[in-house]
Amino acid sequence: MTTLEITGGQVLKPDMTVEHGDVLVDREAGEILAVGDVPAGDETLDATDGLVMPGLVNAHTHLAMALLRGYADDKPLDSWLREDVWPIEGVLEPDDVRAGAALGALESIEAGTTALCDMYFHVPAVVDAVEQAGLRARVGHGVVTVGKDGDEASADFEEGLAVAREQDGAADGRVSTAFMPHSLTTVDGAELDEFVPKAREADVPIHLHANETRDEVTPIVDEHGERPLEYAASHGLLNETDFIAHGTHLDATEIDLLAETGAGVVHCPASNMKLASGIAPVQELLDAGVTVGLGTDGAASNNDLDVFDELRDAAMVGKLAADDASAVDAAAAVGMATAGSADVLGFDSGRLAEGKKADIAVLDLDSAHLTPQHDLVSHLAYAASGADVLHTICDGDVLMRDREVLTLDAEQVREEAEERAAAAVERAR
Ligand SMILES: CSC[C@H]1O[C@@H](n2cnc3c(O)ncnc32)[C@H](O)[C@@H]1O
Ligand SMILES: [Zn+2]
Repeated sequence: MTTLEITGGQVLKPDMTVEHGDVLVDREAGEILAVGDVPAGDETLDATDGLVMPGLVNAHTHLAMALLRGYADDKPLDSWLREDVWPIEGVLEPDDVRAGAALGALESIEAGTTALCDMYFHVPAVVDAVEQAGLRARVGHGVVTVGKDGDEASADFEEGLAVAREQDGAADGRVSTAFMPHSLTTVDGAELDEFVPKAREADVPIHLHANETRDEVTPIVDEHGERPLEYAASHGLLNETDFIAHGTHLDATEIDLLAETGAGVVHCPASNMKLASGIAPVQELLDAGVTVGLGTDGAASNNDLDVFDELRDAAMVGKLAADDASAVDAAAAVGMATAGSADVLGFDSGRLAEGKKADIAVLDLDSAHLTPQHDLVSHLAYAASGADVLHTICDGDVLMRDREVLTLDAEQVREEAEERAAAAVERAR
């Protein structure tokens, strides 16, 4: 066994208290051996003047959309997707997706994110990027049947299932999968009835966008006479391992349904604000006992992949939604970005404790905007950003040391992404 000792810092504990201490990691098992007063490790990572915290978990993103950052802004979801995003995504080749996912992975590591959930297409290319970056991910092929004939629609569902079966366990087990129908308005109900049982047989969770905008809720209520999550449940969705992205427009019945079923919600506050999708009832979800994580969504609707921004936005907009400054407090926001997201994704990470996955970030506290140190959880929620991250560790491996990413060639990743993004824009014209 080779051990890594993260030394000299303060440590964020699962109960959101902070203490001076070290963290000892079993590098081969990729697990935390001890926190606090620990035996000396074989190797050390200096965390002096730092806060050792769980790596952030981005529970809903589309990594490769980093290629589309700044390509189309200032529109609502439906026209943004139909007029801008889907046309250019239609010209993306696997190598484009690989380059975009690598750019997203680089940005994630730089900002202290160690695990994520990705919904996209050309998924093996996403897996390549995640594997090389050294991140942990749950991935899936986003199934869209709207505008497709019966055979094409079935083929897309089959691909979603094949990806979920074939990629599970990739990258030495760091990659797991989910079956991912894109949303309740972009896939056909009859096809869900056929394929959801197959996903259950494959024993993978199901992840979809749901209740993101009012325009998504109204047609389901009008056509089926039930709320979207009731409709989802009637098609076999919302098991305990399933999770929805957004959940912006939820009524009390749907919040109860989520609490009863144990299905999780990934709150995406920045994307919800930028697309003017709405304000999610996050404190109500937490009060009801729903498992809530945080996601950036893609970089084209955010426009970055910094989960620190997300947890700050979650705290801020959560207060507005509840009309209560004590709602979604600092600890709740940090909890959603770490343990909450990990629980939603079914990862045994998000907490610095013995036996947990060694997915860790070290934040540099030696800066004006993090001074004085009255309360480091407050700093995480309201003052810190991804640029403060010094070291990033995933599965016991150091992915970034002293702000240098070790697993990816940052310059090359950025150059290739720049070139491929420009070429894709040309082809889409
Ligand atoms: C078919 S793969 C996933 C698909 O989702 C699109 N997408 C990106 N952001 C959102 C969002 O906020 N709501 C719904 N769909 C979104 C992405 O562009 C891909 O086409
Ligand atoms: Zn999304």
